[in-house]
Amino acid sequence: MPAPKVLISDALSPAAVQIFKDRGIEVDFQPDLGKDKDKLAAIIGNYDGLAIRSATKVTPKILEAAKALKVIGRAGIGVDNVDIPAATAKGIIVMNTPFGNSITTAEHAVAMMFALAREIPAADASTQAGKWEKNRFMGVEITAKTLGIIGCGNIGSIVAERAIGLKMKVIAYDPFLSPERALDLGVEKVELEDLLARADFITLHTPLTEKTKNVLSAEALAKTKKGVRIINCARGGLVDEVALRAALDSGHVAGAAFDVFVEEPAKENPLFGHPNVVCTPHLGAATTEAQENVALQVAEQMSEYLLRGAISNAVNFPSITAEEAPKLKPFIALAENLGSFAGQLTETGIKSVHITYEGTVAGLKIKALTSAAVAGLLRPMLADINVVSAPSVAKERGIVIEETTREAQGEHDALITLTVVTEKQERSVVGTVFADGAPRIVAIKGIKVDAEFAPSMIYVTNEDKPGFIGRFAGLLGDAGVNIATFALGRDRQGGSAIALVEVDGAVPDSVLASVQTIPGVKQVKPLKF
Ligand SMILES: NC(=O)C1=CN([C@@H]2O[C@H](COP(=O)(O)OP(=O)(O)OC[C@H]3O[C@@H](n4cnc5c(N)ncnc54)[C@H](O)[C@@H]3O)[C@@H](O)[C@H]2O)C=CC1
Ligand SMILES: O=C(O)C(=O)COP(=O)(O)O
Repeated sequence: MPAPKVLISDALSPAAVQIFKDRGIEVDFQPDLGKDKDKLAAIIGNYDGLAIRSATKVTPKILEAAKALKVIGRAGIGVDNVDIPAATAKGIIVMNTPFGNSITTAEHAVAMMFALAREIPAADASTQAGKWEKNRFMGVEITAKTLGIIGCGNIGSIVAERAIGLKMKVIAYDPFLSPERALDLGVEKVELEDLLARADFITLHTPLTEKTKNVLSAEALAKTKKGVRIINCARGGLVDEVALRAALDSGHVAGAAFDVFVEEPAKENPLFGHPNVVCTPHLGAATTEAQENVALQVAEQMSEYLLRGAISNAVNFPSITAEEAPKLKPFIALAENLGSFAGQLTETGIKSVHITYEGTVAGLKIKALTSAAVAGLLRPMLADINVVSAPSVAKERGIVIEETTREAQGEHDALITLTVVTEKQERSVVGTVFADGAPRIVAIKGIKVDAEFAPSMIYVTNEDKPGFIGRFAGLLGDAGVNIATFALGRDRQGGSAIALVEVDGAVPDSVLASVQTIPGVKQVKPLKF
Protein backbone atom coordinates (compact mmCIF):
# COMPACT_ATOMS: atom_id res chain seq x y z
CA MET A 1 0.00 0.00 0.00
CA PRO A 2 1.48 3.42 -0.90
CA ALA A 3 2.08 5.82 2.01
CA PRO A 4 -0.93 8.05 2.72
CA LYS A 5 -0.52 11.71 1.72
CA VAL A 6 -1.50 14.64 3.89
CA LEU A 7 -1.82 18.30 2.95
CA ILE A 8 -1.41 20.97 5.63
CA SER A 9 -3.08 24.06 4.18
CA ASP A 10 -2.91 26.42 7.20
CA ALA A 11 -0.18 27.76 9.47
CA LEU A 12 0.20 24.78 11.78
CA SER A 13 3.21 24.38 14.04
CA PRO A 14 5.95 22.49 12.15
CA ALA A 15 5.70 19.92 14.94
CA ALA A 16 2.85 18.41 12.91
CA VAL A 17 5.06 17.92 9.85
CA GLN A 18 7.56 15.97 11.92
CA ILE A 19 4.89 13.69 13.38
CA PHE A 20 3.54 12.83 9.94
CA LYS A 21 7.04 12.14 8.63
CA ASP A 22 7.94 10.02 11.65
CA ARG A 23 4.84 7.94 11.04
CA GLY A 24 5.77 7.36 7.40
CA ILE A 25 3.12 9.68 5.98
CA GLU A 26 3.96 11.88 3.03
CA VAL A 27 3.28 15.47 4.01
CA ASP A 28 2.92 18.63 1.99
CA PHE A 29 3.11 21.79 4.14
CA GLN A 30 1.64 24.83 2.36
CA PRO A 31 0.67 27.20 5.18
CA ASP A 32 -0.98 29.81 2.93
CA LEU A 33 -2.75 27.52 0.51
CA GLY A 34 -6.01 27.51 2.46
CA LYS A 35 -6.58 31.15 1.57
CA ASP A 36 -6.56 30.31 -2.16
CA LYS A 37 -9.65 28.19 -2.70
CA ASP A 38 -9.07 27.60 -6.42
CA LYS A 39 -5.55 26.33 -5.86
CA LEU A 40 -6.75 24.15 -3.01
CA ALA A 41 -9.52 22.69 -5.19
CA ALA A 42 -6.96 22.00 -7.92
CA ILE A 43 -4.70 19.83 -5.77
CA ILE A 44 -6.88 18.43 -2.97
CA GLY A 45 -7.67 15.34 -5.07
CA ASN A 46 -4.14 14.03 -4.41
CA TYR A 47 -4.47 13.74 -0.63
CA ASP A 48 -5.84 11.25 1.89
CA GLY A 49 -5.76 13.78 4.73
CA LEU A 50 -6.18 17.53 5.11
CA ALA A 51 -4.91 19.33 8.23
CA ILE A 52 -6.28 22.84 8.79
CA ARG A 53 -6.85 25.70 11.23
CA SER A 54 -9.55 28.32 10.62
CA ALA A 55 -8.33 29.95 7.41
CA THR A 56 -9.06 27.00 5.10
CA LYS A 57 -12.75 26.85 4.20
CA VAL A 58 -13.72 23.29 3.39
CA THR A 59 -16.72 23.93 1.17
CA PRO A 60 -18.79 21.43 -0.87
CA LYS A 61 -16.77 22.53 -3.91
CA ILE A 62 -13.49 21.56 -2.23
CA LEU A 63 -15.01 18.29 -1.04
CA GLU A 64 -16.26 17.54 -4.54
CA ALA A 65 -12.66 17.70 -5.77
CA ALA A 66 -11.34 15.72 -2.78
CA LYS A 67 -11.64 12.32 -4.44
CA ALA A 68 -9.22 10.46 -2.15
CA LEU A 69 -9.82 12.40 1.08
CA LYS A 70 -10.50 10.24 4.14
CA VAL A 71 -9.93 12.62 7.02
CA ILE A 72 -9.95 16.33 7.81
CA GLY A 73 -8.09 17.28 10.97
CA ARG A 74 -8.80 20.66 12.57
CA ALA A 75 -5.86 21.77 14.72
CA GLY A 76 -8.15 23.64 17.07
CA ILE A 77 -11.73 23.57 18.29
CA GLY A 78 -14.25 25.26 15.99
CA VAL A 79 -15.14 23.27 12.88
CA ASP A 80 -17.50 25.90 11.48
CA ASN A 81 -15.14 26.36 8.51
CA VAL A 82 -15.84 22.77 7.43
CA ASP A 83 -19.11 21.77 5.78
CA ILE A 84 -19.68 18.80 8.08
CA PRO A 85 -22.85 17.44 6.41
CA ALA A 86 -21.09 17.51 3.01
CA ALA A 87 -17.97 15.82 4.43
CA THR A 88 -20.13 13.25 6.22
CA ALA A 89 -22.06 12.49 3.05
CA LYS A 90 -18.73 11.68 1.40
CA GLY A 91 -17.62 9.43 4.26
CA ILE A 92 -14.86 11.81 5.33
CA ILE A 93 -14.05 11.78 9.04
CA VAL A 94 -13.78 15.28 10.52
CA MET A 95 -11.78 15.48 13.74
CA ASN A 96 -10.75 18.38 15.97
CA THR A 97 -8.61 18.82 19.08
CA PRO A 98 -11.21 19.83 21.63
CA PHE A 99 -8.90 20.76 24.53
CA GLY A 100 -5.48 21.67 23.11
CA ASN A 101 -6.04 25.42 22.97
CA SER A 102 -8.74 25.94 25.59
CA ILE A 103 -6.50 27.26 28.38
CA THR A 104 -4.80 29.64 25.96
CA THR A 105 -8.13 30.93 24.65
CA ALA A 106 -9.50 31.37 28.17
CA GLU A 107 -6.36 33.32 29.07
CA HIS A 108 -6.92 35.56 26.05
CA ALA A 109 -10.47 36.30 27.23
CA VAL A 110 -9.14 37.21 30.68
CA ALA A 111 -6.43 39.37 29.08
CA MET A 112 -9.11 41.12 27.04
CA MET A 113 -11.13 41.74 30.20
CA PHE A 114 -8.15 43.46 31.83
CA ALA A 115 -7.38 45.34 28.63
CA LEU A 116 -10.92 46.74 28.74
CA ALA A 117 -10.97 47.44 32.48
CA ARG A 118 -7.75 49.46 32.35
CA GLU A 119 -7.83 50.62 28.70
CA ILE A 120 -4.36 49.20 28.26
CA PRO A 121 -4.14 49.39 24.45
CA ALA A 122 -5.18 53.08 24.32
CA ALA A 123 -2.98 53.95 27.31
CA ASP A 124 -0.06 52.22 25.65
CA ALA A 125 -0.54 54.08 22.35
CA SER A 126 -0.88 57.41 24.17
CA THR A 127 2.17 56.85 26.38
CA GLN A 128 4.37 55.76 23.49
CA ALA A 129 3.20 58.84 21.59
CA GLY A 130 4.81 60.86 24.41
CA LYS A 131 1.50 62.18 25.81
CA TRP A 132 1.66 60.97 29.45
CA GLU A 133 -2.15 61.30 29.83
CA LYS A 134 -2.29 60.17 33.45
CA ASN A 135 -5.71 61.72 34.01
CA ARG A 136 -7.31 60.42 30.81
CA PHE A 137 -7.30 56.75 31.74
CA MET A 138 -9.50 55.98 34.72
CA GLY A 139 -10.13 52.23 34.94
CA VAL A 140 -12.49 50.01 36.86
CA GLU A 141 -11.59 47.33 39.40
CA ILE A 142 -12.40 43.72 38.58
CA THR A 143 -12.61 42.44 42.16
CA ALA A 144 -16.21 41.92 43.30
CA LYS A 145 -17.59 42.64 39.85
CA THR A 146 -20.02 40.20 38.22
CA LEU A 147 -18.81 38.28 35.21
CA GLY A 148 -21.55 36.80 33.00
CA ILE A 149 -20.38 33.81 30.96
CA ILE A 150 -22.49 32.81 27.99
CA GLY A 151 -21.52 29.20 27.20
CA CYS A 152 -19.83 27.46 30.12
CA GLY A 153 -18.16 24.53 28.35
CA ASN A 154 -14.43 23.82 28.28
CA ILE A 155 -13.24 27.38 27.73
CA GLY A 156 -16.06 29.07 29.66
CA SER A 157 -15.30 26.87 32.67
CA ILE A 158 -11.61 27.79 32.62
CA VAL A 159 -12.54 31.48 32.41
CA ALA A 160 -14.89 30.93 35.36
CA GLU A 161 -12.14 29.36 37.47
CA ARG A 162 -9.70 32.16 36.65
CA ALA A 163 -12.33 34.84 37.34
CA ILE A 164 -13.21 33.30 40.70
CA GLY A 165 -9.47 33.45 41.47
CA LEU A 166 -9.67 37.16 40.66
CA LYS A 167 -12.44 37.47 43.27
CA MET A 168 -15.21 38.05 40.75
CA LYS A 169 -18.78 36.83 41.17
CA VAL A 170 -19.41 34.48 38.23
CA ILE A 171 -22.82 33.79 36.73
CA ALA A 172 -23.31 31.56 33.69
CA TYR A 173 -25.98 31.06 31.08
CA ASP A 174 -25.69 27.66 29.43
CA PRO A 175 -28.76 25.44 29.01
CA PHE A 176 -26.51 22.35 29.03
CA LEU A 177 -24.63 23.22 32.22
CA SER A 178 -25.75 20.81 34.93
CA PRO A 179 -26.51 22.24 38.39
CA GLU A 180 -23.85 19.86 39.83
CA ARG A 181 -21.17 21.15 37.46
CA ALA A 182 -22.16 24.76 38.23
CA LEU A 183 -21.85 24.01 41.94
CA ASP A 184 -18.48 22.33 41.38
CA LEU A 185 -17.20 25.33 39.47
CA GLY A 186 -18.61 27.80 41.98
CA VAL A 187 -20.70 29.61 39.37
CA GLU A 188 -24.35 30.56 39.63
CA LYS A 189 -26.40 29.13 36.77
CA VAL A 190 -28.82 31.77 35.50
CA GLU A 191 -31.17 32.48 32.62
CA LEU A 192 -29.98 34.81 29.87
CA GLU A 193 -32.27 37.64 30.96
CA ASP A 194 -30.84 37.49 34.47
CA LEU A 195 -27.27 37.45 33.16
CA LEU A 196 -27.92 40.47 30.95
CA ALA A 197 -29.40 42.43 33.83
CA ARG A 198 -26.67 41.62 36.35
CA ALA A 199 -23.29 41.32 34.58
CA ASP A 200 -20.61 44.05 34.69
CA PHE A 201 -18.59 42.04 32.15
CA ILE A 202 -20.03 39.57 29.65
CA THR A 203 -17.83 37.00 27.92
CA LEU A 204 -19.03 34.63 25.21
CA HIS A 205 -17.84 31.03 24.86
CA THR A 206 -20.38 29.17 22.72
CA PRO A 207 -19.99 27.82 19.22
CA LEU A 208 -21.82 29.75 16.49
CA THR A 209 -25.08 27.90 15.82
CA GLU A 210 -28.58 28.86 14.67
CA LYS A 211 -29.45 29.26 18.38
CA THR A 212 -26.40 31.30 19.40
CA LYS A 213 -26.25 33.59 16.35
CA ASN A 214 -26.83 37.14 17.59
CA VAL A 215 -27.38 35.91 21.14
CA LEU A 216 -26.38 39.49 21.95
CA SER A 217 -28.83 41.16 19.57
CA ALA A 218 -29.97 44.79 19.77
CA GLU A 219 -32.81 43.68 22.11
CA ALA A 220 -30.45 41.69 24.34
CA LEU A 221 -27.94 44.55 24.48
CA ALA A 222 -30.74 46.90 25.53
CA LYS A 223 -31.34 44.66 28.55
CA THR A 224 -27.73 44.81 29.73
CA LYS A 225 -26.58 46.91 32.67
CA LYS A 226 -25.41 50.40 31.73
CA GLY A 227 -21.61 50.42 31.64
CA VAL A 228 -21.30 46.73 30.75
CA ARG A 229 -18.12 45.56 28.99
CA ILE A 230 -18.36 42.76 26.42
CA ILE A 231 -15.70 40.25 25.40
CA ASN A 232 -15.98 37.90 22.44
CA CYS A 233 -13.18 35.39 21.95
CA ALA A 234 -15.49 32.66 20.61
CA ARG A 235 -17.01 33.32 17.19
CA GLY A 236 -17.98 36.29 15.09
CA GLY A 237 -21.75 36.51 14.74
CA LEU A 238 -22.56 35.79 18.40
CA VAL A 239 -22.96 39.54 18.86
CA ASP A 240 -24.75 41.88 16.46
CA GLU A 241 -21.79 44.11 15.60
CA VAL A 242 -23.89 47.01 14.27
CA ALA A 243 -26.13 47.01 17.36
CA LEU A 244 -23.08 46.85 19.62
CA ARG A 245 -21.49 49.81 17.86
CA ALA A 246 -24.69 51.79 18.44
CA ALA A 247 -24.71 50.81 22.13
CA LEU A 248 -21.04 51.86 22.42
CA ASP A 249 -21.76 55.16 20.67
CA SER A 250 -24.67 55.88 23.02
CA GLY A 251 -22.46 55.09 26.02
CA HIS A 252 -24.72 52.27 27.24
CA VAL A 253 -21.92 49.74 26.67
CA ALA A 254 -18.65 50.98 28.19
CA GLY A 255 -16.31 48.83 26.15
CA ALA A 256 -15.93 45.80 23.93
CA ALA A 257 -12.97 43.49 23.29
CA PHE A 258 -13.28 41.32 20.21
CA ASP A 259 -10.99 38.61 18.86
CA VAL A 260 -13.46 37.24 16.32
CA PHE A 261 -15.63 38.91 13.70
CA VAL A 262 -18.58 38.21 11.43
CA GLU A 263 -16.26 38.52 8.47
CA GLU A 264 -12.68 37.32 8.74
CA PRO A 265 -10.07 38.41 7.97
CA ALA A 266 -11.70 41.60 9.28
CA LYS A 267 -10.33 44.44 7.20
CA GLU A 268 -13.28 46.68 7.99
CA ASN A 269 -15.76 46.29 10.80
CA PRO A 270 -18.50 48.37 12.48
CA LEU A 271 -16.57 48.17 15.77
CA PHE A 272 -13.31 49.52 14.38
CA GLY A 273 -12.34 53.03 15.36
CA HIS A 274 -14.38 53.29 18.57
CA PRO A 275 -12.14 54.49 21.42
CA ASN A 276 -13.44 51.85 23.84
CA VAL A 277 -13.00 48.91 21.54
CA VAL A 278 -10.02 46.54 21.70
CA CYS A 279 -9.49 44.14 18.82
CA THR A 280 -7.15 41.24 18.08
CA PRO A 281 -6.99 39.27 14.81
CA HIS A 282 -8.41 35.89 15.98
CA LEU A 283 -5.47 35.33 18.34
CA GLY A 284 -7.39 33.35 20.96
CA ALA A 285 -5.44 30.17 20.26
CA ALA A 286 -2.20 31.86 19.31
CA THR A 287 0.37 30.80 21.86
CA THR A 288 3.39 28.59 21.29
CA GLU A 289 2.06 26.09 23.79
CA ALA A 290 -1.44 25.82 22.33
CA GLN A 291 -0.22 25.67 18.75
CA GLU A 292 2.21 22.91 19.61
CA ASN A 293 -0.54 21.03 21.47
CA VAL A 294 -3.07 21.17 18.68
CA ALA A 295 -0.56 20.48 15.90
CA LEU A 296 0.88 17.41 17.65
CA GLN A 297 -2.54 16.15 18.56
CA VAL A 298 -4.10 16.57 15.15
CA ALA A 299 -1.12 14.94 13.43
CA GLU A 300 -1.26 12.00 15.85
CA GLN A 301 -5.00 11.59 15.43
CA MET A 302 -4.87 11.79 11.63
CA SER A 303 -1.92 9.37 11.45
CA GLU A 304 -3.68 6.90 13.73
CA TYR A 305 -6.72 6.98 11.50
CA LEU A 306 -4.88 6.75 8.21
CA LEU A 307 -2.50 4.02 9.37
CA ARG A 308 -4.48 2.05 11.96
CA GLY A 309 -8.15 2.94 11.53
CA ALA A 310 -8.33 4.49 15.02
CA ILE A 311 -10.77 7.38 15.38
CA SER A 312 -10.64 9.98 18.13
CA ASN A 313 -12.33 13.33 18.53
CA ALA A 314 -14.29 12.92 15.31
CA VAL A 315 -17.32 15.19 15.15
CA ASN A 316 -19.10 12.82 12.74
CA PHE A 317 -18.17 9.31 13.94
CA PRO A 318 -17.81 7.44 17.26
CA SER A 319 -14.30 6.99 18.65
CA ILE A 320 -12.43 3.74 17.95
CA THR A 321 -9.07 2.98 19.53
CA ALA A 322 -6.15 1.44 17.64
CA GLU A 323 -6.63 -1.70 19.77
CA GLU A 324 -10.33 -1.87 18.96
CA ALA A 325 -9.94 -1.21 15.23
CA PRO A 326 -8.62 -4.67 14.24
CA LYS A 327 -11.18 -6.42 16.48
CA LEU A 328 -13.96 -4.32 15.02
CA LYS A 329 -12.97 -4.82 11.39
CA PRO A 330 -14.49 -8.28 10.77
CA PHE A 331 -17.64 -7.29 12.65
CA ILE A 332 -17.94 -4.10 10.59
CA ALA A 333 -17.81 -6.35 7.52
CA LEU A 334 -20.40 -8.66 9.10
CA ALA A 335 -22.73 -5.79 10.05
CA GLU A 336 -22.42 -4.24 6.60
CA ASN A 337 -23.09 -7.57 4.90
CA LEU A 338 -26.09 -8.36 7.10
CA GLY A 339 -27.43 -4.89 6.30
CA SER A 340 -26.75 -5.46 2.64
CA PHE A 341 -28.51 -8.83 2.71
CA ALA A 342 -31.61 -7.27 4.26
CA GLY A 343 -31.39 -4.22 1.99
CA GLN A 344 -31.28 -6.30 -1.18
CA LEU A 345 -34.42 -8.15 -0.11
CA THR A 346 -36.29 -5.02 0.95
CA GLU A 347 -38.60 -3.58 -1.62
CA THR A 348 -40.80 -1.28 0.46
CA GLY A 349 -40.12 1.64 2.81
CA ILE A 350 -38.12 0.82 5.93
CA LYS A 351 -39.76 1.91 9.18
CA SER A 352 -37.30 0.67 11.75
CA VAL A 353 -34.16 -1.34 12.28
CA HIS A 354 -33.38 -3.26 15.43
CA ILE A 355 -29.91 -4.66 15.99
CA THR A 356 -29.03 -7.05 18.79
CA TYR A 357 -25.39 -7.55 19.71
CA GLU A 358 -24.78 -10.72 21.62
CA GLY A 359 -21.68 -12.06 23.39
CA THR A 360 -18.21 -10.61 22.75
CA VAL A 361 -19.42 -8.26 20.01
CA ALA A 362 -21.62 -6.50 22.58
CA GLY A 363 -18.41 -5.20 24.18
CA LEU A 364 -17.20 -3.52 20.98
CA LYS A 365 -18.12 -0.05 19.65
CA ILE A 366 -21.62 -0.96 18.60
CA LYS A 367 -22.36 2.56 17.31
CA ALA A 368 -19.81 1.97 14.55
CA LEU A 369 -21.29 -1.46 13.81
CA THR A 370 -24.79 -0.04 13.65
CA SER A 371 -23.60 2.62 11.21
CA ALA A 372 -22.07 -0.13 9.06
CA ALA A 373 -25.28 -2.20 9.16
CA VAL A 374 -27.39 0.80 8.19
CA ALA A 375 -24.99 1.72 5.38
CA GLY A 376 -25.27 -1.83 4.02
CA LEU A 377 -29.03 -1.78 4.38
CA LEU A 378 -29.56 1.49 2.53
CA ARG A 379 -26.88 1.05 -0.14
CA PRO A 380 -29.14 -0.82 -2.60
CA MET A 381 -31.33 2.32 -2.57
CA LEU A 382 -28.62 4.98 -2.11
CA ALA A 383 -25.38 4.05 -3.81
CA ASP A 384 -23.36 6.86 -2.24
CA ILE A 385 -24.09 6.06 1.38
CA ASN A 386 -21.17 5.09 3.63
CA VAL A 387 -20.50 4.14 7.21
CA VAL A 388 -19.99 7.79 8.20
CA SER A 389 -23.09 9.19 6.54
CA ALA A 390 -25.48 6.30 7.29
CA PRO A 391 -26.87 7.47 10.66
CA SER A 392 -27.71 10.96 9.40
CA VAL A 393 -29.26 9.60 6.19
CA ALA A 394 -31.40 7.16 8.20
CA LYS A 395 -32.50 9.97 10.50
CA GLU A 396 -33.43 12.19 7.56
CA ARG A 397 -35.60 9.37 6.25
CA GLY A 398 -37.33 8.87 9.59
CA ILE A 399 -35.97 5.32 10.06
CA VAL A 400 -35.96 4.39 13.74
CA ILE A 401 -32.80 2.57 14.83
CA GLU A 402 -32.64 0.59 18.07
CA GLU A 403 -29.75 -1.34 19.56
CA THR A 404 -29.73 -4.00 22.25
CA THR A 405 -26.78 -5.78 23.81
CA ARG A 406 -26.88 -9.05 25.73
CA GLU A 407 -24.71 -11.95 26.83
CA ALA A 408 -24.07 -14.91 24.52
CA GLN A 409 -26.97 -17.33 24.72
CA GLY A 410 -26.30 -20.06 22.20
CA GLU A 411 -23.45 -21.90 20.53
CA HIS A 412 -21.79 -18.72 19.15
CA ASP A 413 -19.46 -16.42 21.12
CA ALA A 414 -20.67 -13.43 19.16
CA LEU A 415 -23.83 -12.82 17.17
CA ILE A 416 -25.39 -9.87 15.42
CA THR A 417 -29.11 -10.02 14.69
CA LEU A 418 -30.49 -7.43 12.31
CA THR A 419 -34.24 -7.04 12.16
CA VAL A 420 -35.73 -4.75 9.55
CA VAL A 421 -39.34 -3.66 9.82
CA THR A 422 -40.85 -2.44 6.56
CA GLU A 423 -44.34 -1.30 5.68
CA LYS A 424 -45.14 -4.91 4.74
CA GLN A 425 -43.16 -7.22 6.97
CA GLU A 426 -40.44 -7.88 9.51
CA ARG A 427 -37.32 -9.75 8.41
CA SER A 428 -34.40 -10.79 10.53
CA VAL A 429 -30.98 -12.10 9.66
CA VAL A 430 -28.30 -13.32 12.03
CA GLY A 431 -24.54 -13.54 11.52
CA THR A 432 -21.30 -14.23 13.27
CA VAL A 433 -17.56 -14.06 12.64
CA PHE A 434 -15.67 -17.37 12.69
CA ALA A 435 -12.17 -17.78 14.06
CA ASP A 436 -10.75 -17.27 10.55
CA GLY A 437 -12.22 -13.73 10.61
CA ALA A 438 -14.77 -14.50 7.90
CA PRO A 439 -18.29 -13.19 8.50
CA ARG A 440 -21.09 -15.72 8.03
CA ILE A 441 -24.86 -15.82 7.98
CA VAL A 442 -26.18 -18.29 10.54
CA ALA A 443 -29.93 -17.69 10.39
CA ILE A 444 -32.49 -16.05 8.16
CA LYS A 445 -36.06 -15.39 9.33
CA GLY A 446 -35.50 -17.79 12.23
CA ILE A 447 -34.23 -20.60 9.96
CA LYS A 448 -30.70 -21.83 10.60
CA VAL A 449 -28.28 -21.78 7.66
CA ASP A 450 -24.53 -21.51 7.40
CA ALA A 451 -23.14 -19.48 4.54
CA GLU A 452 -20.33 -17.05 3.83
CA PHE A 453 -21.08 -13.83 1.96
CA ALA A 454 -19.92 -14.19 -1.63
CA PRO A 455 -19.71 -11.79 -4.58
CA SER A 456 -22.53 -13.58 -6.42
CA MET A 457 -25.29 -15.51 -4.65
CA ILE A 458 -28.84 -16.69 -5.22
CA TYR A 459 -31.34 -16.63 -2.38
CA VAL A 460 -34.35 -18.90 -2.72
CA THR A 461 -37.26 -19.49 -0.37
CA ASN A 462 -39.42 -22.51 -1.11
CA GLU A 463 -41.68 -25.18 0.34
CA ASP A 464 -39.65 -28.03 1.80
CA LYS A 465 -40.62 -30.68 -0.78
CA PRO A 466 -38.51 -33.34 -2.52
CA GLY A 467 -37.13 -32.50 -5.96
CA PHE A 468 -36.26 -28.83 -5.56
CA ILE A 469 -32.49 -29.19 -5.25
CA GLY A 470 -32.19 -31.47 -8.29
CA ARG A 471 -34.23 -29.18 -10.50
CA PHE A 472 -32.51 -26.07 -9.27
CA ALA A 473 -29.01 -27.52 -9.84
CA GLY A 474 -30.11 -28.82 -13.23
CA LEU A 475 -31.35 -25.40 -14.38
CA LEU A 476 -28.13 -23.71 -13.34
CA GLY A 477 -26.00 -26.47 -14.86
CA ASP A 478 -27.88 -26.24 -18.18
CA ALA A 479 -27.25 -22.48 -18.20
CA GLY A 480 -23.53 -22.98 -17.55
CA VAL A 481 -23.70 -21.39 -14.08
CA ASN A 482 -21.31 -23.15 -11.70
CA ILE A 483 -22.43 -23.64 -8.10
CA ALA A 484 -19.57 -22.94 -5.65
CA THR A 485 -21.31 -23.57 -2.31
CA PHE A 486 -24.83 -24.52 -1.35
CA ALA A 487 -26.36 -23.75 2.08
CA LEU A 488 -29.79 -25.06 3.02
CA GLY A 489 -32.08 -24.62 5.98
CA ARG A 490 -35.70 -25.25 6.91
CA ASP A 491 -37.92 -24.52 9.86
CA ARG A 492 -39.35 -28.10 9.95
CA GLN A 493 -39.83 -31.10 7.72
CA GLY A 494 -42.24 -30.10 4.95
CA GLY A 495 -42.28 -26.49 6.17
CA SER A 496 -40.48 -23.43 4.81
CA ALA A 497 -36.98 -23.85 3.37
CA ILE A 498 -34.20 -21.50 2.37
CA ALA A 499 -31.32 -21.97 -0.04
CA LEU A 500 -28.37 -19.62 -0.14
CA VAL A 501 -26.22 -20.53 -3.07
CA GLU A 502 -22.85 -19.13 -4.07
CA VAL A 503 -22.26 -19.16 -7.83
CA ASP A 504 -19.34 -18.24 -10.04
CA GLY A 505 -20.25 -15.08 -11.95
CA ALA A 506 -23.55 -13.36 -12.55
CA VAL A 507 -26.76 -15.28 -13.10
CA PRO A 508 -28.80 -14.32 -16.19
CA ASP A 509 -32.33 -13.06 -15.44
CA SER A 510 -33.78 -15.83 -17.63
CA VAL A 511 -32.26 -18.45 -15.33
CA LEU A 512 -33.67 -16.75 -12.25
CA ALA A 513 -37.07 -16.65 -13.96
CA SER A 514 -36.85 -20.41 -14.64
CA VAL A 515 -35.95 -21.07 -10.99
CA GLN A 516 -39.05 -19.14 -10.02
CA THR A 517 -41.17 -21.66 -11.97
CA ILE A 518 -39.92 -24.68 -9.98
CA PRO A 519 -42.95 -25.95 -8.01
CA GLY A 520 -42.93 -24.74 -4.40
CA VAL A 521 -40.52 -21.82 -4.99
CA LYS A 522 -41.74 -18.63 -3.32
CA GLN A 523 -38.95 -16.13 -3.88
CA VAL A 524 -35.76 -16.00 -5.95
CA LYS A 525 -33.33 -13.17 -5.56
CA PRO A 526 -29.80 -12.62 -6.84
CA LEU A 527 -27.52 -11.11 -4.19
CA LYS A 528 -24.14 -9.37 -4.41
CA PHE A 529 -21.66 -8.78 -1.58
N1 LIG B 1 -10.73 32.79 19.45
C1 LIG B 1 -10.15 31.65 19.23
O1 LIG B 1 -9.08 31.58 18.65
C2 LIG B 1 -10.80 30.42 19.70
C3 LIG B 1 -12.15 30.31 19.75
N2 LIG B 1 -12.74 29.13 20.18
C4 LIG B 1 -14.19 29.04 20.19
O2 LIG B 1 -14.68 29.01 21.51
C5 LIG B 1 -15.95 28.41 21.52
C6 LIG B 1 -16.13 27.54 22.74
O3 LIG B 1 -15.21 26.49 22.75
P1 LIG B 1 -15.27 25.34 23.88
O4 LIG B 1 -15.47 25.93 25.20
O5 LIG B 1 -14.11 24.48 23.65
O6 LIG B 1 -16.58 24.58 23.44
P2 LIG B 1 -17.50 23.65 24.35
O7 LIG B 1 -18.31 22.85 23.42
O8 LIG B 1 -16.70 22.97 25.39
O9 LIG B 1 -18.45 24.69 25.08
C7 LIG B 1 -19.45 25.39 24.44
C8 LIG B 1 -20.56 25.58 25.44
O10 LIG B 1 -21.59 26.37 24.83
C9 LIG B 1 -22.81 25.91 25.34
N3 LIG B 1 -23.91 26.28 24.48
C10 LIG B 1 -24.32 25.70 23.33
N4 LIG B 1 -25.41 26.33 22.86
C11 LIG B 1 -25.68 27.32 23.73
C12 LIG B 1 -26.68 28.31 23.77
N5 LIG B 1 -27.62 28.37 22.81
N6 LIG B 1 -26.65 29.19 24.80
C13 LIG B 1 -25.72 29.10 25.75
N7 LIG B 1 -24.75 28.17 25.77
C14 LIG B 1 -24.73 27.29 24.76
C15 LIG B 1 -22.62 24.41 25.40
O11 LIG B 1 -23.55 23.82 26.28
C16 LIG B 1 -21.20 24.28 25.88
O12 LIG B 1 -21.16 24.14 27.27
C17 LIG B 1 -16.07 27.69 20.19
O13 LIG B 1 -16.88 28.43 19.31
C18 LIG B 1 -14.69 27.72 19.65
O14 LIG B 1 -14.65 27.67 18.28
C19 LIG B 1 -11.98 28.08 20.59
C20 LIG B 1 -10.63 28.15 20.57
C21 LIG B 1 -9.93 29.31 20.09
O1 LIG C 1 -9.80 26.53 17.79
C1 LIG C 1 -10.60 27.39 17.42
O2 LIG C 1 -11.82 27.23 17.41
C2 LIG C 1 -10.10 28.67 16.94
O3 LIG C 1 -10.88 29.54 16.67
C3 LIG C 1 -8.65 28.85 16.73
O4 LIG C 1 -8.49 29.31 15.42
P1 LIG C 1 -7.06 29.29 14.71
O5 LIG C 1 -6.61 27.88 14.64
O6 LIG C 1 -6.17 30.11 15.55
O7 LIG C 1 -7.29 29.88 13.36
